[in-house]
Order: sequence, then structure tokens, then C-alpha cells
Amino acid sequence: MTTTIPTPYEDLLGHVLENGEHVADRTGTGTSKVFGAQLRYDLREGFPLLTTKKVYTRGVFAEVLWFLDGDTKVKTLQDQNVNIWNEWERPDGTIGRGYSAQWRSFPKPDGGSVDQITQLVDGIKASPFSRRHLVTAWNPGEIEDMALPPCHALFQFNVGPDEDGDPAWLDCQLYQRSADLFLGVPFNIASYAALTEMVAAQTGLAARHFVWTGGDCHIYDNHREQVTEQLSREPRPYPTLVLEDAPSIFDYELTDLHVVGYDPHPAIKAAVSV
Ligand SMILES: Nc1nc(=O)c2c([nH]1)NC[C@@H]1CN(c3ccc(C(=O)N[C@@H](CCC(=O)O)C(=O)O)cc3)CN21
Ligand SMILES: O=c1ccn([C@H]2C[C@H](O)[C@@H](COP(=O)(O)O)O2)c(=O)[nH]1
Repeated sequence: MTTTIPTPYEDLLGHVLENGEHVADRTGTGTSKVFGAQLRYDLREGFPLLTTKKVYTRGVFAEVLWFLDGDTKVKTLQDQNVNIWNEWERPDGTIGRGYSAQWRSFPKPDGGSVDQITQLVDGIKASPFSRRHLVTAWNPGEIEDMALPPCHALFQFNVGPDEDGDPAWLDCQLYQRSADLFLGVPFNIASYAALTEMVAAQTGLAARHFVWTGGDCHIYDNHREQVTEQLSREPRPYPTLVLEDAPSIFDYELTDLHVVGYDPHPAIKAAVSV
């Protein structure tokens, strides 16, 4: 490919397709995997929504706002015609103590809970250069109470200074322990890039780098044809994310997030392994 458009995701996809180690996996599908990989996107150069296939953006945004809301009810997504969590719905209608629950009400030993998102935003404002801006969805004490142990398990924010040493830039790094490269990761990248933009807007900073770090990075055996098709496509310029103003990180609605200039190749269907 002769292009100046950065394609870290597509490069990793090609690498795992060619060099992945073939293994059986929990779902019974089988995967090719590489353990340990990192992708970097400069959010100043555009919003990292893949152009080599159309990403289901409305689903991505609905999901991240659902996490921010502390909501674990699958029906909330279904009411917006977003069906990506249907397979993991429990008899009580929720995904259990998954992402949203840990982000907004991580249990404390004394019976109370921690709102990690409020703590994050307040922490960035109060002590921008701190090295402690972390949120964890990985709660060993509640894993058995989740429909699926968190894949995007831990994230950290970093603030960079301007020439005067004042807080100016916001970076985010995600650790994803398990990464379905074809179906999940395009979602996860867009989701955390959007989260970074929202946190930046709420803290008066400008979003800069998004770093994605993956543990078990795999391509399911039944996605190989789709991956080959995707990799044959020429990447196009990334779109831009425009946010409406919101009074707090918890007040964004679907209609407040606008993707401008998205001109992707067509979507590619694939089965999700449960
Ligand atoms: N194997 C697996 N991969 C995942 O990515 C995944 C899970 N399981 N379990 C929990 C969530 C659910 N997520 C999902 C589930 C389905 C799609 C999916 O089918 N996406 C389609 C579009 C779906 C639509 O248009 O309704 C896609 O083309 O991206 C994506 C993410 C991400 N997570
Ligand atoms: O946001 C998500 C959620 C899930 N995944 C993928 C990664 C794996 O393919 C499965 C989870 O299976 P485990 O056996 O629990 O690892 O879901 C994703 O990529 N992104």
C-alpha cells in the first residue's frame, strides 16, 4: 500500500493473519493469536474510525454512553436497536456486574462504592500531572458475577503540558486482555477514542494520543476470509468527531456525538463467537 494514512490496526491484523499461533479457544471456534501488541493513534489527525470497513458507529457510541451511565440492562441498548450484547443477557436482563457497574460503583470493603469516572474527571482537574488517573473494570471479587469478564480491563489517562508548563494535552492508554481483532477491536478503538474526547472536553484539555495495548490478540478462524477482504482495501482519510457541549461527562446523549467526513468501504459481516 502506498499511502500516508496511518493504519496501525490493519498492520496488526495482517501480522496476526500471517504469523499468528493457531490455538483452540474457549468458544470452540479456534483462533490465530499473538500475545502482546500496541497500536497508537494521534487523535489530532482524526478520529480513528476504520475506513477499511464501515464500523457500526451508532452501536459504539450507544455502548460507551451505556457504560458511562452505569447501566447494565441489555434492554437499554435494544431500545435503541443496538443488539451487540443480546447473547450475553442474563435472566435478570443485565450483563451482571460488568463494565458499567465497575466504572460507576466499584464496591468498597465498607459496603459503599467508588464512582471511578467522577474520580477520574475530578482527579484530572485537581491534579492533572498525577500518574494515578486509572479506571479498572477488572474486579477479581466480582468476576463470577459478570456475563463476560471485562476484555477492556484497565485504562489510564495522562496529561501533557504546553510550552508554559500548563496542562494542555490528554492521552489515554487502554489495556485489553483479550481482543477479537476483526469484530471487537474496531469497536473498542472508536469507543475509547470517543471517551478520550469527552474527558478532554470536560477537563479543558485537547485529546492527543490514544494507545491501545492488547494481551491475547486473535483472529477467529471463521473471520479469515473477511480479514483478507478488508486488507485488500485502500485506506481512506479518517473522519472527525464533533461533540456538542455537555454540562458533565454523564450528560452526553447519542445526538451529541457527530462523526463528520466518514467515507468507509462497505461493512463486512461476520459471526460473533459466544
Ligand atoms: N467474541 C466476541 N467478540 C466481541 O467483540 C465481543 C464479545 N465476544 N462479547 C462481548 C462484546 C460484544 N461485542 C460485539 C458483539 C457483536 C459485534 C458485531 O456483530 N458487530 C458487527 C455489526 C453488528 C450490527 O450491525 O448489529 C460489525 O460488523 O461490527 C461487535 C461487538 C464486543 N464483544
Ligand atoms: O469489548 C470486547 C469484548 C469482548 N471481546 C472479545 C475477545 C474474545 O474474543 C471474547 C471474550 O472471550 P474470553 O474467553 O473471555 O477472552 O470477546 C473484544 O474483543 N472486545
